[in-house]
Amino acid sequence: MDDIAARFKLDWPGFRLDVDLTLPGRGVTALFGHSGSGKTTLLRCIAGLERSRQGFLSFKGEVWQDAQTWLPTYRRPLGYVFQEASLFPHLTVLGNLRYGQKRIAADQRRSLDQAVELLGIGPLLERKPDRLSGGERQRVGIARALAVSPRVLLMDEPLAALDLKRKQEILPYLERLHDTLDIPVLYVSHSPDEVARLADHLVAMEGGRVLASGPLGETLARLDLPIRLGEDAGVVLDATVAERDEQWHLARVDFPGGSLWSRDQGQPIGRHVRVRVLARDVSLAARHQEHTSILNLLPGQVDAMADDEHPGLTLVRVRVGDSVLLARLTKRSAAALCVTSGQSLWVQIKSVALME
Ligand SMILES: Nc1ncnc2c1ncn2[C@@H]1O[C@H](COP(=O)(O)OP(=O)(O)OP(=O)(O)O)[C@@H](O)[C@H]1O
Repeated sequence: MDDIAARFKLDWPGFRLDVDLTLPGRGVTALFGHSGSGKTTLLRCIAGLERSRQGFLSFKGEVWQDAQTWLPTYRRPLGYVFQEASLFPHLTVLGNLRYGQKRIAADQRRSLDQAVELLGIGPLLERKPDRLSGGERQRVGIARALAVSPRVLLMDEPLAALDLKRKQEILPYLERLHDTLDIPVLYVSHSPDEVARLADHLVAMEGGRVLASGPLGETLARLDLPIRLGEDAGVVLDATVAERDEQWHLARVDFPGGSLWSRDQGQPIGRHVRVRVLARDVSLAARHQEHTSILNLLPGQVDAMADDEHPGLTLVRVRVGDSVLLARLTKRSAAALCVTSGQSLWVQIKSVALME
């Protein structure tokens, strides 16, 4: 009842959308896939900007579309963030934020203040859009979408138009949204890094169809997804900062399965973090290695294996306690180790990335 149920079919020359999805009514759901896979089209169907025949959409028990019902976009309580915020050039930031509000009711006033605070745009309110950087403009675009007290936030590649530096600037604000908002966010992206940082639930799309939909950790660890992430294949673990080694500038994080050392990035002890472990940074060994520069050695058990994209490579899924990791090995190394399902071995992790 708290979910979002969406069934859409569209037939366009050269493209067909055919999805049947149930999405969680909270947290961030990433709609992920290559260019042209249909992510934006799905988002537009949810927003009521495309109308699919025999479509069905219910939001937390309320029907927005079925055979009898069609709520036009303006009657759907949603905020929409586009790749580039198109702000009115003649209005100040505050004017732009207020423009979308039908009336400044008390709860909308509160939403506007909260959105300004969340996106850190207080100092920009009196500026005109031509005096904003691309990142600031996008933060205003997000605040504008939140200012109407939406019950769901739809974001279509909000970082796509920004360069790397601006992306890095804006990501902490998106992480804040993730931690603070109690409305669901549907977030279109083709960036594995953004997905790893922000998503709780992952929908992988290809050719207008859903290849997989599930909790982020589980879905990333699947070996059977035809859509492969190449160099970005890997998993995300939920962990807690447990110890700091001041001398060597390292931090220890604990996850369900063991501990990992990483470069200290200043997060306080006790802070909940995500840890991204890329398959290319994980290797396997039959015996415990004493003389190695690798800090992280954990006992694991092979769970499953699958061919990687390159014919010389294989992906191995390894259980480490209650967690799973992916390791990318050459087939030659896998053969030399006689890697088989159920085998116990040592997992060596060269580097991990801590994300808030
Ligand atoms: N109005 C339309 N009429 C016909 N075809 C369309 C229309 N809009 C989009 N398409 C086609 O539908 C397909 C899916 O487009 P969509 O924008 O949903 O993909 P996407 O996964 O969001 O891609 P990107 O990451 O590049 O934005 C593409 O082949 C596109 O050319």
